[in-house]
Amino acid sequence: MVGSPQPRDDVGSQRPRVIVGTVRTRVIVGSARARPPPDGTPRPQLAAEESPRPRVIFGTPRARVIVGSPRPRVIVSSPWPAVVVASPRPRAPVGSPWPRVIVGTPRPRVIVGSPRARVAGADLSSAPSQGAPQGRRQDEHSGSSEEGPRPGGAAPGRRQGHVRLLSTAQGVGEEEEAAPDELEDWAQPCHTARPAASGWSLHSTPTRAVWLWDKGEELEAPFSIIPPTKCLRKEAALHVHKDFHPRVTCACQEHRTGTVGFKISKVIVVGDLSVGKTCLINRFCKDTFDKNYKATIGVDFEMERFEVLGIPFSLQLWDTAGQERFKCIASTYYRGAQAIIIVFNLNDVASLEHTKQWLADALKENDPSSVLLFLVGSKKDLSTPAQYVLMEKDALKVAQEMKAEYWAVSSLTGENVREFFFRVAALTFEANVLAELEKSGARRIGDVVRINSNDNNLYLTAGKKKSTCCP
Ligand SMILES: Nc1nc2c(ncn2[C@@H]2O[C@H](COP(=O)(O)OP(=O)(O)OP(=O)(O)O)[C@@H](O)[C@H]2O)c(=O)[nH]1
Repeated sequence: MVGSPQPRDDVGSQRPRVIVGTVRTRVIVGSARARPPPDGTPRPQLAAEESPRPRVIFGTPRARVIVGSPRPRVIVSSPWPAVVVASPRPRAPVGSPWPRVIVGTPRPRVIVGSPRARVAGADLSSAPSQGAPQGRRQDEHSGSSEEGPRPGGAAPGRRQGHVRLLSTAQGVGEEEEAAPDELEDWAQPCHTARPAASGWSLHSTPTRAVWLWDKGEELEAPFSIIPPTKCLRKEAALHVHKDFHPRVTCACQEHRTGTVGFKISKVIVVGDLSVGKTCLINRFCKDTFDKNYKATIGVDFEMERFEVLGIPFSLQLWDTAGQERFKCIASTYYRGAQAIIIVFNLNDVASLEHTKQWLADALKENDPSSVLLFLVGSKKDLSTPAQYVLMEKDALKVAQEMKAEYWAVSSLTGENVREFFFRVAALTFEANVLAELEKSGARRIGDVVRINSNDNNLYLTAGKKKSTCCP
C-alpha cells in the first residue's frame, strides 16, 4: 500500500519538500513549517501567505479555511470544500484577476460575503443550500477566468456597463439608465423592485416580449401559452389550452398571486456531454454562441427575469455537467427543480436514448407529479430535413413516454430558443400561480382578516370579495 521509503531531501534544502510513497501526495511550496537545518542556521521562513507561487495541494484530507488569502489558490481533487471567509478581494463576477480553479470537489464551496450568495438566499427552496455555486468551465485550467463574457460574441452586459430599467409593466414606458450595482438585487422582492431590472416581459395573447439589455433595443417576440405551430407540433405539446388557465389570468388581474412574484423558480438542464446545454442557455440569456466546446464542471446557472401577465417572475436556469466524472457534483443540484429540460443532440441517436436515464436521475431528487418536463433536440441546424424527420419521430415517441413536451432548437441560429424559454417560463409561472391558489385554499389571497373582540370567534374572514372574473 505504502511505497518503499524514499530518501528525503536534505533538511534545509531550498527546494520544496516532496514526500514520495505516502498514501497522500503532498507538495507544499513555501511551507511555513519547514524544520530548521541541523547546523542551527536559521532558515528563512517562507510563509504560505508570502509565497510567490500558488499553493498546490493534492488530495488533502482536511478542510481548509482560508481567511483573506492574498494569493491565488489552485486546488485539485480536494474532497473538502474550501471555505473562504470575508475575503478582502472583491469577488465580483466580472474580470476577477485571481484564478480560482477547483476540480472535482464533491461539495459546494461556501463563500461568505460573495455578492452571489445573496441571490441564493432569496429563496432557500430553490437556491443552493450553501451559497450560489461558482460554475466553471474547463478552460479555467489555463488560469483564465470565465466570469467575463465568453468568446463567440458580444455578450449583452447585464453584468457590465449599463443596463436599462423598464418603468412600466407594459414595457412601453419611460426608461432610465442605471449602473449594475444600482440595480435591485435579483433576490429583492419583485413587487418592490419595480421598475423591474432588465428582463423579459410576457403578456397574454396577443403579446410582446420586451428585452432591454445594454443595447437598449426592444425585441418583439410572439408569445402565447400555445406555442406557434411552426415551433411545435400539436402532438408534442403537453398543454393544449389556448391561453393561461382562467384562474391564473384572473388572479393576475386582481394581483392575487401571493408569493409567486417573490419566488425564483429553479429549472435544471440535463443531458449528455456536448449536446449543447450551455450554448442553449447562453443563446437565450446572453444571445451568444461559442463554437468551441468547453465542458461544464459541476454546475453553472443564469438568472432570467420575466414579467408574466404583469407579475414579476424569475427563472434560475441551472446548467449541469454532462460528463460522467462531474455527474455526482451536478446531481447534488437537481433538488427543488420546478422544470427539467432534458437535452439531446438531434444528430446523435445515442444521446436521445440516454435521455431516459437523465430523467430518471433528475426525478430521484424531485417530485415527478409536480415537475414540468421538456425534451429538447439541439443542433437542428446540423440536420438535413430528411434526417430531422426521422429523428423527430423517435424523439416524439420518447417525449410521449416520459410525458415531456418536445422542442427542436438550434443555438447556432437561435431557432426556437426564445420561444422555447418563453414557453418554459409561461408554464412554470402558470403552475406556480395555480399551486399558490391551491395553497391559499378557503382563505383567498388578498382577503382582509377582521378581528372583532366582541365576537366569540375572534378570527373571521371578512367580506370575501366576490371575484368578477374567476370561474
Ligand atoms: N452547430 C451547432 N453546434 C452547437 C449547437 N449547440 C452547441 N453546439 C456545439 O456543441 C459543442 C458543445 O456545446 P456545449 O453547450 O458546451 O455542450 P454541453 O451540453 O453544455 O456540454 P457539457 O458541458 O460537457 O455537458 C460546442 O462546440 C458548441 O459550439 C448548435 O445548435 N448548433
